[in-house]
Amino acid sequence: MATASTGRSVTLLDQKQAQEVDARLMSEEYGYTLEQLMEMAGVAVAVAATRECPERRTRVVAVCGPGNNGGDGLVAARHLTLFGYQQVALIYPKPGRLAHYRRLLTQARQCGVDEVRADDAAAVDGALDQADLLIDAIFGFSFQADAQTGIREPFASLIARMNRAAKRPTVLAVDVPSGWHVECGPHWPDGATAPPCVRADVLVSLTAPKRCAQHFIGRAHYLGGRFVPPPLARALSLCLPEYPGTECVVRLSPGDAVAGTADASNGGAGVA
Ligand SMILES: NC(=O)C1=CN([C@@H]2O[C@H](COP(=O)(O)OP(=O)(O)OC[C@H]3O[C@@H](n4cnc5c(N)ncnc54)[C@H](O)[C@@H]3O)[C@@H](O)[C@H]2O)[C@@H](O)CC1
Ligand SMILES: [K+]
Repeated sequence: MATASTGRSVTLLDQKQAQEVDARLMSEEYGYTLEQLMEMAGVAVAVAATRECPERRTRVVAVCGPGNNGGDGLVAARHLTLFGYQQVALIYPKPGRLAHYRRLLTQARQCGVDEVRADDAAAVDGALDQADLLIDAIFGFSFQADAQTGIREPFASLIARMNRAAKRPTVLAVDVPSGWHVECGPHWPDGATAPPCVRADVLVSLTAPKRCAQHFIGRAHYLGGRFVPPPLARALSLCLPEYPGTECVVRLSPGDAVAGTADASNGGAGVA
């Protein structure tokens, strides 16, 4: 079996720590570019999708948000076509402005990913209703919402619409189920009313799970993002599972992601 439960503790990151790990990876010291990280993250998402929906006729729709979580969705969609999936589509209402996102879109198009016009409500409804697999790549660890702002359109409506998709597709969330609080998941702090959120069956955490992963009760939780250099893991006291062999994802078991809550008090993420 390519993926295995690890049976050990895994560090959980809060929002600030996740952003810090991201920044350290792309620092002069560790030398990654965003493009590299996103490519590896997106491949991991695509591989996890093949584990959960191996049938190549699976109708896949990746719903992509305006930030890097959306970028992971663009990469995953492309790799699914390269893995032989014949019906892969994107809903991408607010394309990122960076040239990198334009290149990802071009690459996806050239690999046969269809684009659903996000301003055509009937087309969006049709695509969501026919989907067997929805990839939720709307928001990741930089999602922010409060009782006043909630989720800005068109994403609030899109999330509600995804949850009503006719075929009850498998929903795979990238890094954080969109609409969840990055730390508290579906339960918002201070009794605030939670915004609408994606109901995910599968979660693919990237780099290290976020604290909200403790609340995930879907059928499978994977970790991807096999790119953390050992010195960085040591410097931040990150507890990460072994990836089996050459795998780019590892399946976590429910008890895995509970004990290693990180502590950033000394400027790094440490296991409490
Ligand atoms: N080192 C890592 O961990 C890596 C992370 N990556 C991905 O990058 C993600 C984080 O990306 P970003 O920091 O760009 O942020 P996100 O993609 O999580 O979201 C930021 C975007 O969402 C919008 N947004 C936030 N709250 C909103 C609200 N209430 N209503 C409407 N729009 C809202 C913001 O305006 C911004 O455009 C991760 O979750 C992961 O998926 C990978 O691409 C690369 C490696
Ligand atoms: K997401």
